[in-house]
Amino acid sequence: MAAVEPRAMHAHKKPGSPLKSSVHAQAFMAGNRTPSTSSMARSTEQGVSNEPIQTFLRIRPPLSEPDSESYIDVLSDTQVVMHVPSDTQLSKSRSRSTTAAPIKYTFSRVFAPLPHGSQNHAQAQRDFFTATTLPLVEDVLAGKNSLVFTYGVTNSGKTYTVQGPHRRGEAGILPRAIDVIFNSIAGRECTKAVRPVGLTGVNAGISDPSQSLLASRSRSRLKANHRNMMTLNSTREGEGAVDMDPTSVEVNPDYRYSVWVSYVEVYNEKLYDLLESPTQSLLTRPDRSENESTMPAPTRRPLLLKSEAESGGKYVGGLKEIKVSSIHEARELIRCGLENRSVFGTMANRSSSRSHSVFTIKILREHTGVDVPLNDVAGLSRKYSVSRLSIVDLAGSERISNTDISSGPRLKEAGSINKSLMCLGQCLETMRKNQTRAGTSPSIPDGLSSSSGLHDAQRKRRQSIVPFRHSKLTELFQSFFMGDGKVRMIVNLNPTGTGYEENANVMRFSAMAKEVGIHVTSSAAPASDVSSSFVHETSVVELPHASDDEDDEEQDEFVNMLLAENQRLRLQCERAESACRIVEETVRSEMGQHLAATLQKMQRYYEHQLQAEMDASDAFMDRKIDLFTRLTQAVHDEPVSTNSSVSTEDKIMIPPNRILSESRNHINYTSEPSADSTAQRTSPRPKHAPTRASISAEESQDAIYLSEPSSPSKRYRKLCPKTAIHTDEMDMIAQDLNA
Ligand SMILES: Nc1ncnc2c1ncn2[C@@H]1O[C@H](COP(=O)(O)OP(=O)(O)OP(=O)(O)O)[C@@H](O)[C@H]1O
Repeated sequence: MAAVEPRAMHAHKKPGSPLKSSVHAQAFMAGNRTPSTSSMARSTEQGVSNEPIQTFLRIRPPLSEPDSESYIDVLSDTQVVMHVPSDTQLSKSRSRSTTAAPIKYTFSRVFAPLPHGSQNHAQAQRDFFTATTLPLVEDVLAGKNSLVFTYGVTNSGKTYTVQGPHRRGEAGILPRAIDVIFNSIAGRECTKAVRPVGLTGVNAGISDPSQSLLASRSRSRLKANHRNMMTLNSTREGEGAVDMDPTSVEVNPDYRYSVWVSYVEVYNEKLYDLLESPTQSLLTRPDRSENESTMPAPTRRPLLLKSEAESGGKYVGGLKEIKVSSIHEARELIRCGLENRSVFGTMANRSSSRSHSVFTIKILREHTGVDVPLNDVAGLSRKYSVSRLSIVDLAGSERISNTDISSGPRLKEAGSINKSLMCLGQCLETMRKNQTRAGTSPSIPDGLSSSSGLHDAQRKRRQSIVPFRHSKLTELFQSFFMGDGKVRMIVNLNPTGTGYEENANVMRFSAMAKEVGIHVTSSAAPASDVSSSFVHETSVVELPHASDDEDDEEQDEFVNMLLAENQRLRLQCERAESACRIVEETVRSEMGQHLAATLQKMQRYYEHQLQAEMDASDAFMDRKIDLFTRLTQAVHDEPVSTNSSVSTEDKIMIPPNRILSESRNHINYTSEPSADSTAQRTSPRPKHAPTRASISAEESQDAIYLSEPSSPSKRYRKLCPKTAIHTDEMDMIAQDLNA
């Protein structure tokens, strides 16, 4: 093939350049730089799908006899229920009513753990790959993009799922994906000097010298390292023989295919090429057998993210993409990358991944039916297309307390891991909220989504900014979340060896991710299907940024600082909240006790009051009765003789206290028998009963005054108001008496 001047078709073109490939033209038509409103408006157009993020749950079997019960029960192929174990801190510190109830989670598919002691791991790995990743392999061969990432606490089986343990037949989804791709394109390899550039572009002509140099160096190094790799595998997992997955899928016979791989690591918020000069990297690293020695070499050059102006997506500038022509080559590259990956033995996992790794397989397709000279840049875009499948092994979302890393670089690593995972969660959460507000959430039934009655302008106003730029990981994922392809999440769980709360967080995260829809548009591509088949279609508003071409490290520092501050404040807030909860509980219980005591006191007080009132009322009645008794006496007895102690005003003073004390004694034998009423008297007057003569005028100030009556009625009327007897009553009584 004659070499022509290497020209990137679009990777370095500015918007508006006449050299845009068709996919970019479509992207511009879709207005995908700020696509939130247009995308929603066009969501009914042909080929647009609102794909929810599919989530798969894989439960790790216990490696030895479990010393605790699993707190996850598998209900069906798609549902699990999570119980709070009785010894969990959570159930002690929080209200049982809200947290102790079992929680049901639904996934696209649940993979139950193998029973303890089962040897069926190879079959389990194969089944897992077939259900989760094989469809994505078919997609990438058909020109579509996909992202699959593992998420879970450390030691939950993420690396096992992605890589597999190098035991025969137990390869993970990544090596299997490579196997299936090569099995499927066998005999249809593209040998043209065309290579992928950026996210979706192609560069015609011979590969640039660094690429070919790299490839040859890599190959020779691969051979040299092969022996070491096998030794490493043997020490780690026993027999390291390479075995292949025999699966192959049907591919379009109109195309020829070439396979390009890249391997990038996100470590401490910096991007490193895992395929770059691995030998040098290994040499510059001190003996890597023990703890600190496994730190990445300080000489490693961090890479920068670049924006592809046409598609709006981001790619790692300067990342090596190596063309591989066999399964063996690809697997060797994976192993080299793994060697370089920063691994450090934490307390929780002996070989814990301390970074996120992204392995990307790019498929460059050449349409054999379209004949275009290599110097026809616009024509090339009809002949060639690029699609990619990214498989991501995330670092564990462990707690710092579980990992014996209270200071130094390990703490920084953990901080970076947590930051990027937290940011991933924030992005998903914001996207979910935006979609819920816009009525385009996959959880909203189709019929309802349009009935929200919101105008585009209103919807746009209510959209929040998705913080993709807050971490390198989310920046890398951004194009997928913006509609570049399908997104699959594998949730790994170790329910016997890991704390309940960590796994509960993972489950909550997955439940939220499941509700995020990716607005993927399958382009109505021309027959040549030269595009990557997806244009960006999303309800995401991008953060404005000054430079599209390269990272603003200074700004990143500032953002990092803000994020660190944010994280610190969140922790403080969490601590304050839990302290508040404890104080609240204490105050509540103290208040309860105090209230109970007060209620008892009040009860006693009111009982006492009631008794006193009853006594007073009795006394009052007694007084009345006594008064009437005396009055009756006064009326019917002989006229009261003048006594020196009685005033000249002819008043009789009856002290109420005396009446009170004596009233009871009088109630039955009211007065001395008189001549007129002898018949009515039934008992003699007691000795101590007062007589009018015996009542002294000085006995009390509160005395009751009775005038010397001229007639009974008048005498009653002179009754002092203090007696509280109504004069009408007195009249009636008087009449009775007269009668
Ligand atoms: N499904 C499984 N079946 C059998 N063994 C498993 C399974 N998943 C994980 N393991 C074993 O559990 C251990 C921990 O797994 P792995 O290293 O993959 O965890 P991880 O989540 O990647 O941890 P980290 O985040 O710290 O890297 C390994 O010994 C692995 O072989």
